[in-house]
Amino acid sequence: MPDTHALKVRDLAYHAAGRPLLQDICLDLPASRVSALLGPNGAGKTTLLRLLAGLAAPSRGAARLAGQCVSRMDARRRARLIAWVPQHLPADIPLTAGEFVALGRMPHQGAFARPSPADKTATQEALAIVEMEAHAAKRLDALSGGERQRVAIARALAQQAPVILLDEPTNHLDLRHQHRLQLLLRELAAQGKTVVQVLHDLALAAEYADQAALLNAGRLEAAGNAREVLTPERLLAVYRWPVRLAHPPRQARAA
Ligand SMILES: Nc1ncnc2c1ncn2[C@@H]1O[C@H](COP(=O)(O)OP(=O)(O)OP(=O)(O)O)[C@@H](O)[C@H]1O
Repeated sequence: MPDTHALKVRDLAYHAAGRPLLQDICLDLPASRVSALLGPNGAGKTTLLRLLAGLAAPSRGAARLAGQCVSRMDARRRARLIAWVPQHLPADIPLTAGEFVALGRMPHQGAFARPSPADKTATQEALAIVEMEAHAAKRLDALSGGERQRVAIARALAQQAPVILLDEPTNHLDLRHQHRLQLLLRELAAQGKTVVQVLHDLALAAEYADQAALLNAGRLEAAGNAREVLTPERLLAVYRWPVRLAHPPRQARAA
């Protein structure tokens, strides 16, 4: 399968407030795969995801999509290519869930155009996928944390971008919605999308991710096939806590 929507990170470094937050990152995040960015608090996962989304520019090196630096892409082109699900969706955005999800269609619309039937269908379908269609008329501040999280995911789905980046998307979700989301992400990858998520739940990563990248103190400790990356020895060294994953990584189960 052609890998035109793979993200390629080369020799990337990022500094803020006079200190390096990321150094020497080289990483391939292929299309048609679910990749998990893992590591302890403060390792640099969100910072790396923001650089992949083009929300910040690297101090050195580059994150490229289809050969182009994401930080230098025109914002509209970037929004057509990359959908972003933040860690927390603020409750004080004065929109209903339906209006917020419809924002995902903006990169596909003309400046003053009204939403097309295709835009409306994409919005409805995205709400239905996350089981939020019954809440479409509710304001965001009238939703629970998990419901708001599902609305943020729906906006990214409505965007229909080939790359989807998610920062701890299972954070506020109950068990069923965590697993439903992971199955959805696998389905999106099977359709050819590049799916990259920051996760703290190593069992979920082992169960659903194809690829894993393990960050520690701003450096990439290991990356590649999830089964090979998530070894007890490496996890003990990075998390400084013994971890033995109950679920074998999916490549092991598939074998
Ligand atoms: N704008 C900033 N200025 C200075 N330091 C920052 C900035 N943003 C993040 N940091 C620091 O960079 C480090 C990495 O932060 P980041 O949010 O990427 O970590 P993370 O791996 O996502 O952590 P967590 O699991 O706790 O969410 C942290 O030590 C954080 O305090």
